[in-house]
Amino acid sequence: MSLICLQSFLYAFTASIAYIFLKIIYRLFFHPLRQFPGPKLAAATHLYSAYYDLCTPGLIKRLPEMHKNYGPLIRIQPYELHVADLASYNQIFRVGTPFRRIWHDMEFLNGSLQSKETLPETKARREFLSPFFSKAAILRSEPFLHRQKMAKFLATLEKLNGTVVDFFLAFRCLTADLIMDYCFQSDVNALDEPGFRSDTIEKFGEGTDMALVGTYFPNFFSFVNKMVSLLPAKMQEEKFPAIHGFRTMQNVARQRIEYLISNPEKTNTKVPTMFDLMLNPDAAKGQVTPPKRDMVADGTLMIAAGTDTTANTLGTILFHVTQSPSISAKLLSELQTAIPDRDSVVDSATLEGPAFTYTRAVVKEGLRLSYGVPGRIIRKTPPEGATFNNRFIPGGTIVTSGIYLQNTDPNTFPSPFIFDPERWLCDTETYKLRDRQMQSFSRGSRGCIGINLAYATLHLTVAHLFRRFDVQTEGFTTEADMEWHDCFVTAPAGHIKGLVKRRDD
Ligand code: HEM
Repeated sequence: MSLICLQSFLYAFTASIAYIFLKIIYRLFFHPLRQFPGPKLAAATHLYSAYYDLCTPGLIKRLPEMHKNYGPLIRIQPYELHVADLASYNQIFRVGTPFRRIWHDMEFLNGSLQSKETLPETKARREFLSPFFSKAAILRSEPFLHRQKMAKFLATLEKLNGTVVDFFLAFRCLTADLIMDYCFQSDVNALDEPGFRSDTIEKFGEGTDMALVGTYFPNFFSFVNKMVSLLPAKMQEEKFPAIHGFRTMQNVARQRIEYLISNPEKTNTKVPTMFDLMLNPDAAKGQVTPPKRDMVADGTLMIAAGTDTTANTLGTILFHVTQSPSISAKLLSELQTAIPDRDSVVDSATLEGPAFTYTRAVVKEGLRLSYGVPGRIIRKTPPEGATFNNRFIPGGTIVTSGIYLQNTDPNTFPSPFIFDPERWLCDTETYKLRDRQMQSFSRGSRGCIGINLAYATLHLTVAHLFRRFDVQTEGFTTEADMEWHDCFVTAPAGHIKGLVKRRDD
């Protein structure tokens, strides 16, 4: 019996090896992408990119060198091509692009805007959401919505005067509460937690660490998620903190929707939440209220897409400004002139005026070097195929590009890794050129829908934080802490911390 068992095992083993061997031969010599340049190992197996993504800071950091060796269009996985140049990036991500998004089952976000693969589906959902995220809408609600969160953030910092603050957590408390407040008019009160130590925020933060692992095992991860949701709540919280953190945030959106569905008379169209708009579709425009699951998913998406990205940008800015005496002196001088009374509150419309030119340049440079979503943004070529750099790519091919490469292009941004706000204080033509190259919010039909909220948050935080406080990060945060790895968003190696001193002048 055991001999038969051993024989069956050997047959199965030999068959598996033969299968893998033949698959590799096919990928290298017969696959439609065989002519494209790139490392042979990457063409033969996913293990190549998986190694760089999961065991190093990310394949994305290796791509500049790979493009240098093999050209602007390279094969980086058996079924994936990567393009480096801006023209190709724009071709993929332009308005009305025929390149489809690829979506894998992801329990929290299924049904959300991000899960929409085709352009018509995306357009229909964005029509609901875009007016809510317009600059005018954000300005209208600023005085009584998210500016109150800013006030709370600054008041907590006042209380922490003379202590070392964990700004990694502080910025996440601010951005999570602020986004939830703006989108749902209720939040997790993270800013009320002493020392910005919100359990929900800390747990939520652990979730991003697994983001790239999930891209290699999408179905497995979604399965794990479903299994975890069957466990008792207490066990979920203790053993799977990231999922618990995510669920807590998701519940804020869910509760709001359920409240509005059962109390339709409470719907507020004057200062609406995103759900007020979705529950009151404009029939003349052909709008239909999305299913409840989709609305909850969209609420969760806003938290997931906006919290870390905005907080990372603030972290990058805080680190570079506080580590450079000349940059911090220039910023402070501008802020002291434009806001003579330290306790004054300035709105984000004013922050777009000429008195805050350097402040905006600091924010812009922070956005450039925090990269938003740095890694490969995945799309599929349309059925008729596409041509990049005079090379035809067959229809249905996975083609990716990334923001990290665009934001650090040395031709447009000399010494690209130096934080230099002055590069944005240039003549109009150069500014436009650099602005077109910078892709922090990506572009086109699938670009960031929260860009106006992000800019308002960044301008308000930078102006008031640096006007009111002197933060010393030297001695508390190192360059190594700020090194990041690719977790779909950038995940810094350590927490940015700094000694906070109240400014009295
Ligand atoms: C500094 C802050 C931010 C950066 C750098 C950023 C960056 C990006 C980027 C690069 C994308 C495109 C991703 C892709 O194509 O897969 C994106 C999409 C998105 N962002 Fe942002 N984002 C920021 C803040 C926000 C905020 C505050 C919100 C909302 C509250 C938000 C909501 C979204 C949504 C919903 C999408 C998906 C759009 C779609 O699929 O059509 N983002 N963001």
